[in-house]
Amino acid sequence: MMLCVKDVSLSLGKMKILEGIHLQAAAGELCVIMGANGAGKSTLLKVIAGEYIQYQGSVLIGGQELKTLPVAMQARTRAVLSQQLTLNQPFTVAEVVSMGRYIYNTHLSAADKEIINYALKVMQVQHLRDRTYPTLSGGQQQRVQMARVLAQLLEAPDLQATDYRGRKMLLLDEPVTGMDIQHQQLSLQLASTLAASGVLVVAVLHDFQLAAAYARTLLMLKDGRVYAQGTVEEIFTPAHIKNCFGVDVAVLEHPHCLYPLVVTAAASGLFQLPAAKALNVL
Ligand SMILES: Nc1ncnc2c1ncn2[C@@H]1O[C@H](COP(=O)(O)OP(=O)(O)OP(=O)(O)O)[C@@H](O)[C@H]1O
Repeated sequence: MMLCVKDVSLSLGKMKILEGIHLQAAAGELCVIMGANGAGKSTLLKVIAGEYIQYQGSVLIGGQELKTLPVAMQARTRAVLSQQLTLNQPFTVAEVVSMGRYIYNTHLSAADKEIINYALKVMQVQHLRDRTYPTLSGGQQQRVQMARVLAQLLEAPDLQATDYRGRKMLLLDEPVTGMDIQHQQLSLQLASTLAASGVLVVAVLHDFQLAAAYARTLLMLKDGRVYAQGTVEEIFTPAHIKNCFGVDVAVLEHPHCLYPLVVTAAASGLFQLPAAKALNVL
């Protein structure tokens, strides 16, 4: 499946939120969208998810214009993890994850239940299955949401048994928010594994280290426009990061891995520590 966003613009109210966006992503590779707060990342993801149909330009999914795809068909081909997901009803964890399967059947089959159990296991929330969702910690809730989208996406209780090429798309908006480092890695490994099985995966991330380690293509947004698109090496430069985030960084070679490390550089005079000032060392 190919995603092809061509010259997409979107206004909400009187505000132009996205302008002239181009993005190409292919099944099999993890595409990561980055950018400062308010740059338009979530809005772009929502356009791709079919939530804003008033966009100008074209969004082709597998060669077909998004607006012309029947909604039921969209739900069967794509799973979305949204950024602000509040669920205050006392659903249990197992019920929340089951929601991922109800788009296929009104009753859960034995196969559906197997997929649900598998998703709970993969995201390591099986022990929480009978807890009510609102009582979980933030990171636990996020893991349950990942399990829900996984349950929606999978066709078998196995991550790699199926070739999803041309049939499935996964959209993740800041999927690791609130997760500890182990579960952040788990979630991105899961996204990569799904991509390797042919799922088209697009994720919004704020974390440079995770993006560097897992992204195959990066799209950097600034003020509703594409600032740059390319590989990690092309996009993660001190100049690009300064232009998009206003922060001085150093891009270092990772001592053991192939991907670069982005670290904040000493902020020249911006955040002088009072003690350092007193000692006159800065
Ligand atoms: N429904 C809406 N109506 C009006 N403006 C909106 C709406 N949704 C988002 N915006 C505005 O569009 C801009 C982009 O928002 P968006 O949520 O896409 O940013 P983002 O890059 O995902 O930011 P963050 O990193 O904070 O999640 C912001 O200025 C926001 O205030």
